[in-house]
Amino acid sequence: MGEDPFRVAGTTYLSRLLVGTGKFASHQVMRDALIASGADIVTVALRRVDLSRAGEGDVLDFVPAGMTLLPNTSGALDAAEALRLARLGRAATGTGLVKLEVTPDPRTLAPDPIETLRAAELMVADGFTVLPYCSADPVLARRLEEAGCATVMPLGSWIGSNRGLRTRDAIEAIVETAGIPVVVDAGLGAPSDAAEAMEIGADAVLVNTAIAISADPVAMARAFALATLAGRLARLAGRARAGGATEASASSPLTGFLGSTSGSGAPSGGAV
Ligand SMILES: CC(=O)[C@@H](O)[C@H](O)COP(=O)(O)O
Repeated sequence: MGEDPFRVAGTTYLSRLLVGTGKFASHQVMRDALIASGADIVTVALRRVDLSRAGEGDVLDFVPAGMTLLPNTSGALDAAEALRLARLGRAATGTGLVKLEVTPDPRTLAPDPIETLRAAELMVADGFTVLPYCSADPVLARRLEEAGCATVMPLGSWIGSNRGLRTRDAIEAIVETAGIPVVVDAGLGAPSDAAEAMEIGADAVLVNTAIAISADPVAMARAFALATLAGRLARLAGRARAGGATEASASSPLTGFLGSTSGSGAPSGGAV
């Protein structure tokens, strides 16, 4: 990849694939998948963490050394609860990074935009580096950036739905104006979804369910890593935008094969 660092709040990461830690069959499978993903940033729900760190075998014990822990406030119903969880997490883990999630609607787990913005303002004021999970809304993304967030993390589709990049147009609009990294989070169901998000200009993607519930999470983690990289390379290479053409356009000239324009000597069928 050469020089293509992913920077969040002044820290540089190599991988543009962030990985979640829920839904794995076991902590050991999770650990193996995290390693296979090559991820630098791993998110863990604070609700799952033994904040007293009293017991053995806590999920944090299976996060490979060297990976950056991104505690998340999954399950928080409002800004106050998210802030309370974040403070407990900071005290227990020592990190000021937080993935802000406020999802009061149990059916969709859609992020509450008002409480998310409120929580972001409170957390930034409290010294956190805030990475908010948010609706794919360019106006909200701008407000979160103005509030001092380190990234925005708009959803691709509902958490755990594996429905892919349903918010593509909105993500493109966010990418066009964002001055902070855009991390597409949630719903990416296949490596091709991650590649698509990166091709349209996302700085990174976050994937959990599609890796964790696949038949082979280790292989799927590797597939997502490669797809994320491929999408990034395509973006940097200047992927041509899909046009409105409804007819084919030959990739090679259809006349003049081997210097002939008469048709004799041209390969039958013509190369395109
Ligand atoms: C793990 C996490 O932080 C969530 O935002 C979410 O779980 C990711 O979405 P998927 O599980 O749909 O990949």
